[in-house]
Amino acid sequence: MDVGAKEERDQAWWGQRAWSLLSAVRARAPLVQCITNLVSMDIAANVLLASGASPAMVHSLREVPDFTPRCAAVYINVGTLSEDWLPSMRAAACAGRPWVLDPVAAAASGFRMEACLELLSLCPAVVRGNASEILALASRSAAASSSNFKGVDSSHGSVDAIEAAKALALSSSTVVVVSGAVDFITDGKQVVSVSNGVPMMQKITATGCAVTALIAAFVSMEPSDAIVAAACALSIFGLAGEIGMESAKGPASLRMHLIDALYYLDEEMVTSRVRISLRP
Ligand SMILES: Nc1ncnc2c1ncn2[C@@H]1O[C@H](COP(=O)(O)OP(=O)(O)OP(=O)(O)O)[C@@H](O)[C@H]1O
Ligand SMILES: Cc1ncsc1CCO
Ligand SMILES: [Mg+2]
Repeated sequence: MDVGAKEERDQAWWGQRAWSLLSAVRARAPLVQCITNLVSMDIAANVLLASGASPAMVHSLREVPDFTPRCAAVYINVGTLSEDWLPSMRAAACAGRPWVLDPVAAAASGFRMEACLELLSLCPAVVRGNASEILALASRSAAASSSNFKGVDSSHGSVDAIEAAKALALSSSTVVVVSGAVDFITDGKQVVSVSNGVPMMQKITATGCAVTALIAAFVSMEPSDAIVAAACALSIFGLAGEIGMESAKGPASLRMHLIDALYYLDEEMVTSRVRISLRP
């Protein structure tokens, strides 16, 4: 992206990009292979379906050679990692499709950290984690070294992980997303911020996993610009949360209303409410 192009990227430009990518997903229904954790399978599949994409939770190593090359994108999430799933993850990551990594609780153990670092070396288009996950990956450290480790939840604000995300993006040649109250997306040089969403989204398990699945669908529509694709997916998901919150009573009904809102988003809602900007 050159400087001239950056200057044209105002709210209206982002709103149009988000709408055109959501419209492309709805029109083309990209097939997204998900090798994801057992907690997230339902919400990730429902979020993909409500966006217009076509989810497939296929994780057998024996199916990867036939199935993965036919997918528009691959989503790999280590949330309930076990030794027998890691070979499928490796194989799917190497199948030549754009793919996205969710390093859930990367610092939980040495095994998980090593798996995340190995997957990171297999060229994901995007890595999306919460602040604690991105800080841990950037410092390549497992739980033993962190006194405030909180498992799959973050014990840091997303802003605390911007520099770590930039370093990780540069060292891994990938786009890194730190999610949180504000989501940050970086390739190591520029940083884009997304301010959609509501705090209650943290109280629904696997919203992070679900938005990473949505990022994979959006990346399949725009593989040459993963920053734009990721920012638009995060903004659309956050906007669905905002609209869902207008009818929700708590986390369980927010989950339902978020999925409904995502399904019914229209051009006016998207172009007027997307909050994406380039961080100076
Ligand atoms: N305080 C907040 N305000 C608004 N949106 C938020 C807030 N916290 C998180 N979100 C949104 O919730 C979604 C999940 O982000 P989060 O950082 O909680 O992921 P996570 O910790 O990986 O979640 P999980 O592990 O449960 O999947 C993102 O879309 C993010 O923008
Ligand atoms: C709760 C939980 N445990 C492993 S994965 C997961 C979903 C949120 O990341
Ligand atoms: Mg997570």
